[in-house]
Amino acid sequence: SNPIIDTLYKDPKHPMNVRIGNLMNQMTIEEKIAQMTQIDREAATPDIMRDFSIGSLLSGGGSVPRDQATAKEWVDMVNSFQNGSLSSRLGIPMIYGIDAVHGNNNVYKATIFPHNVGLGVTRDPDLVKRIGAATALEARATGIPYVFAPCIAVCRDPRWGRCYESYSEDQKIVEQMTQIIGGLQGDVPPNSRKGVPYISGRNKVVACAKHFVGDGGTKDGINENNTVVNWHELLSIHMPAYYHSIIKGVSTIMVSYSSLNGVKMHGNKDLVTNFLKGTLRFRGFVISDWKGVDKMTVPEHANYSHSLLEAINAGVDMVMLPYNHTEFRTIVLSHVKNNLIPISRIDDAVERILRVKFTMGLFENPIADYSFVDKLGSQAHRDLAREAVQKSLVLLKNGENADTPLLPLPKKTSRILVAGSHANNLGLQCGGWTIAWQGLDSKNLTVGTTILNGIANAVDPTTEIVFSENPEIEFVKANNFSYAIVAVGEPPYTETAGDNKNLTIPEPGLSTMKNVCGSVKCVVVLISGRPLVIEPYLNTIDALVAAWLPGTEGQGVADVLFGDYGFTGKLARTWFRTIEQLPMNVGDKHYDPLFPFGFGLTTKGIRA
Ligand SMILES: O=[N+]([O-])c1ccc(O[C@@H]2O[C@@H](CO)[C@H](O)[C@H](S[C@@H]3O[C@H](CO)[C@@H](O)[C@H](O)[C@H]3O)[C@@H]2O)cc1
Repeated sequence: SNPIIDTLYKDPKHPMNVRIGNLMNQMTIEEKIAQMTQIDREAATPDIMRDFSIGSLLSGGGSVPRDQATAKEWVDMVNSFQNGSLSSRLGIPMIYGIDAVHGNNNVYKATIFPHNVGLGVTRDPDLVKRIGAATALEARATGIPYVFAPCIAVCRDPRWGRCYESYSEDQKIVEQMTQIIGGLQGDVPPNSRKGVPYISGRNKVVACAKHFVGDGGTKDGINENNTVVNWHELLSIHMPAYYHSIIKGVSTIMVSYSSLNGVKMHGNKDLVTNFLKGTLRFRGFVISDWKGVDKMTVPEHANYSHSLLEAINAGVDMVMLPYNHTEFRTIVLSHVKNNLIPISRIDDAVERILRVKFTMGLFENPIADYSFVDKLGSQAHRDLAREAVQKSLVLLKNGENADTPLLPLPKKTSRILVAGSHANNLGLQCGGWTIAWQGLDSKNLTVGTTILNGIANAVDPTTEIVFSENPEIEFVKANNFSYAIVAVGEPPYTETAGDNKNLTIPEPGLSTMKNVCGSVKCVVVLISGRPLVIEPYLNTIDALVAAWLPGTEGQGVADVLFGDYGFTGKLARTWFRTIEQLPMNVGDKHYDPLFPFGFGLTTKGIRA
C-alpha cells in the first residue's frame, strides 16, 4: 500500500533545499533511479512515464511527432507524456530535451540560424545571446523546456565531422560565445552563488554545455576518438568555456563520447566528479550522451552492467539511454543493492536533477500551453537570423587587387547567372541537424529563403536572372552575363558521417565552379561546415565568400553581396593551404595558412 504522501515539496513557499529533502526522503530507490533515466519519445508512453516515474524524455535527431508537425502538435505530445508523469505516485514532472543547436532545428518552420562555425566569425556575443533568447522561445513554442546546447567544443581539426558545431579553434572566441547561455536560460542575478543552475522563467529553457571535455581535440578529428593533451593544453584550450558556462549558470553539462589520454570521458571520475563538480563547483546535473554508456565498450553494450557502474560512479547523473529503461533500472538497482554504487552517489545525482527541476519552476508549471506557438519561425527571429548571416560571411578574395573589387555587385545590369547546387536548396544551406538528424539535400526542406530567392529579392527588377545548377561552358559563354554567382559546397552531414580526410569541394560543385569561373566574372559562395581545399582554383575565382552553413535566411547572403551591408566577418578558423598541414591552428609554431585566423576583407554597406 502507498504510504500517505507528504506534499510539502509541492509548495513553492518552502526553500528549495527543504523541498528537495522532503521529496527525496519519500522516494523509493526505484523512483530515484527512474529520475536518472532519459529515454527517447519513441520508447515512451504516458503509462510508462506514470508507472516508472521516468525523469526525462528527449527527441533524438529527427525524432518528431509526425512530419511537419505543428507547434501545437508538439505541445500536445509533450503534455501527454507529462500528464503520465504527473499521475505517478509522487507526481514528479519529467523534463523534455531536444537538440536546438541552430534554432529549434528538428521542427518544421522553425527559424534555422547559422551553425556555430559561422557565429564564431561574427565575434558578437550580444548577437549570439539574442539568438539564444530566440531559440528558447522557439523551443517553448513546442512545449520543450530543455535544449542540448550550446556545443562549446574547440574544434582543432576541420576533418572532424562536427567541426561546424564549434564556434572556433580559438577558445577565447568559444568562451565569448557562452553568452548564448544567458539568452537561453536568462542572466544569473548579480552576486548569486556561482555554479548553481539558473533558469529565469517560462520563456527560457534549461541549457546544456557539451561535450565535456575535449570533444574537438580528437586525433585527426576522428569523431568520438581519443584526445591526447597535457594538463596545460586541456586547461588552456578545452576547459575554459566550461568554467565560463558554469559562471553563467549553465544547468546541465553533457559528457563527450571521446576519450582523454585513453580514458573514456563517460568513465572519467577524475574530470567529471573531482574537477567539474569538485574544483569547478558545478551544481547542476551531468548527462551522458546518446548511448554514451553503451559506447564505453567495443562493441557497444558489450558489458553494459560494468559500463553503467563506471559511468554513474564517475559522476554521470542522468543517462541518455535512450531505450530500454527496464534493463537500466534492473542493473543499477542491483549495483546499489550490492553496494557497488553507493546510495550517496544516487542521492547526489537525484538531488542535482531535482535542483534543476525546482529551479526552473517545473513543479509549478509542468504543463506547456500554446502561448508561444507564434514565436516559431517568427519574422522577428528570421530577421535576427538574417543579421547573423550577414555578419557570418567572410570575404576571402575580391578581384585581382584592391583597385578592381568585384564586390559589392551592381544590382542593376542586363543579365546575371546564378549557378551551383547550393544556390536554391534550403536543405543544403542549413546543413546537418536540420529536420532530420543528418539534415537533407532537399530544396524545400522547411520554410525559408534560398540564396537564389535572396538574389532575386535584391536585384533591380530590370536585371534578368538566369539560374542553372550546373551549366555547360558553351551556355555560359554564349549568354553574355555581366557576372555569375556560384553557390557550391558540402552535402549535409552530422557527426561521424561528416568525418573527412580530404576536404575537397564535392562534385558537381567543383566542375560548376571551374566551368562558370573560367568563362565569366564569378563570385563563389562556399557553403560548408569548415574550410575546404580551394587554393588550386583561386586564380580562376574572381571573388570568394565563405558562407559556412547559413540556415533558412539566405537573404542575408544577398544583403552583403549587393552592398546593403558590408562584409565584416573575420575567420574564426585557420584556412589551410593543403590537407597535409592539418592539424594547424592559430598560435602553432609552424603556421603557413592560405588565409590566417582573423583574416577577412571588408566592404562598405550602404545600410551598415
Ligand atoms: O540509424 N543509425 O544507423 C543510427 C546510427 C547512430 C545513431 O546515433 C544517434 O543519432 C541521433 C538520433 O538519431 C542522436 O541524436 C545521437 S547524436 C548525440 O545525441 C544527443 C541527443 O540527440 C546530442 O545532444 C549529442 O550532441 C549527439 O552526440 C546518436 O548519434 C542513430 C541512428
